[in-house]
Amino acid sequence: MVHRILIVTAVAAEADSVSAGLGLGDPEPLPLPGGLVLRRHENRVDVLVGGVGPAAVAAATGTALAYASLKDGGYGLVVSAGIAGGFQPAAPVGSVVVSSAIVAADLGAETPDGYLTVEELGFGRSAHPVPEALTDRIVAALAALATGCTLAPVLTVSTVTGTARRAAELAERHPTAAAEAMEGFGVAEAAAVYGVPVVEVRAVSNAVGPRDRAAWRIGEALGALRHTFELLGSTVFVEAHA
Ligand SMILES: O=C(O)c1cccc(C(=O)CC[C@H]2O[C@@H](n3cnc4c(=O)[nH]cnc43)[C@H](O)[C@@H]2O)c1
Repeated sequence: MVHRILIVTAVAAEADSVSAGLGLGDPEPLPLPGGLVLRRHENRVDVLVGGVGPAAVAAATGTALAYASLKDGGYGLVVSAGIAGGFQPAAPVGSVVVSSAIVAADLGAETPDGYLTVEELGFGRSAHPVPEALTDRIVAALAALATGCTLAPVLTVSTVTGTARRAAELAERHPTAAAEAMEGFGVAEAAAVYGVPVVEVRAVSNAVGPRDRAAWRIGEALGALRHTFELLGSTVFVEAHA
């Protein structure tokens, strides 16, 4: 039984870092509906550029999962990967965050008395758990990272935080969160439909707070992402595929 792994990023630069880190050589391109292309590495790990934001990436992840379940055996693990904003001081720029939970931070309703989650509104869910046995193995494998690795909830937002006020609001509602990005919850929703475990792995390119795009350290974060998948490719992913 093959337990292939699906890794989903937002943009091609992130997928390039992940693919390079895996060290499995040049992938075979596998076209999917909608112009999506799976990068298949040694029939073990597929990397997919799924688009920016939870909706685009949920559609792309769902397409890959549907294809695999109908055509070639499905996946044993789905990973949402890329760069992210880090809440300070928990996740400094250049460090890596592994999700203990994947949380939709703006899926709810504002009221004069504060924010209500979809659970409080009586429909849907705003968080996906991540199996502890999986995060334990990932954190152990990433102990070799010089920049460190934090295990904490990762928020999914549709709008990148750009003010100190919004950062403080999110930190108050999610005091243990270490990072925000824009895709994790969408990937997790699609994985849940197929009953496949999911985890989010992010390298921090910028601090969550007042917008300063010039200060984003994208190259540094992509380097950390590459090193992260180098470490996972030779440990956790080998075990997961066995
Ligand atoms: O311009 C480039 O070279 C470049 C290379 C790789 C990635 C990018 C992106 O802009 C990726 C967008 C992606 O990054 C996540 N992200 C990063 N920082 C934050 C943040 O502070 N808040 C929310 N999301 C963030 C997000 O998942 C985007 O999809 C550019």
